[in-house]
Amino acid sequence: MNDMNLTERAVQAAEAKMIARGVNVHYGDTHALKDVNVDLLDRTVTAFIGPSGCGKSTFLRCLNRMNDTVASARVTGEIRLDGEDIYDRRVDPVQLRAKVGMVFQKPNPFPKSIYDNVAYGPRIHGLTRNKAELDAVVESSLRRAALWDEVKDRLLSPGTGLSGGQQQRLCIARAVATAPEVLLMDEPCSALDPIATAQVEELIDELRSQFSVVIVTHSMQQAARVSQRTAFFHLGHLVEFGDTSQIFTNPRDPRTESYITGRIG
Ligand SMILES: Nc1ncnc2c1ncn2[C@@H]1O[C@H](COP(=O)(O)OP(=O)(O)OP(=O)(O)O)[C@@H](O)[C@H]1O
Repeated sequence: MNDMNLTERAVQAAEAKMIARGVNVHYGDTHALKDVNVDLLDRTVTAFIGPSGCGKSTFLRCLNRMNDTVASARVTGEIRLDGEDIYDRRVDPVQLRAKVGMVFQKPNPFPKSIYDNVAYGPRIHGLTRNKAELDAVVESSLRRAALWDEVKDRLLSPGTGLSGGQQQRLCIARAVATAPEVLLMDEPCSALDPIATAQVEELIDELRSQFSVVIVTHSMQQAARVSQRTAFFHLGHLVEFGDTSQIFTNPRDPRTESYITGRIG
């Protein structure tokens, strides 16, 4: 029996890109996240859902140490990327964020050209050796973000001059340009219209072939459309985590059921 458990655990560990164990977050006296355990699988979209203030963004920010920048935040527990403890003192958070990229709620292109927005990460991380290589990374990143055809003739125009949906795809191109392994998205469509939302959702589905993607969303329809795994948070607890179809059709916890049927929110 023990042997079987070990085997099961080994299989799960082999598939998991990131593993969180016993993660707690305090902001001063506020205990925002309580003993969270999660395996994030490779080449899978995982959605974090739950009512406002339940800790979704807090947990997302633990995954690339963005909480390091919040003075009052204290993170305990263990988070591993491919087995490596990302909170180990030897890990450089800037290097980590190249591997675990992030796209924010509001498109936030730098006040630079479209080209320079995408080239920024490869330049600071020294990922390319010459202009031709950098050009190639910029083009392939814009193609992966389904933006190339719309901007290829105006690469030197400001990124801030694009539409909201284009800006968000530019931010996705910027994130994928450093060849991340995990892409974190914090409500990436909340500032977008339905057409731009559909484009970004389609893109998320494509990105899944290369990355592990985690998306925080308030839209259960969006979670159901784009994700294969869903985690439901409530009052700082990870209440339920499983296949998206199971969470939405056959939730095991009454709190999950109340949320997805609109009784709490
Ligand atoms: N920088 C901060 N300083 C202090 N408290 C914070 C900070 N960020 C979040 N919190 C608190 O931590 C808890 C979880 O917040 P978090 O933003 O993670 O929730 P959320 O589920 O992402 O909410 P929303 O859906 O509204 O974005 C809340 O009680 C919030 O007030």
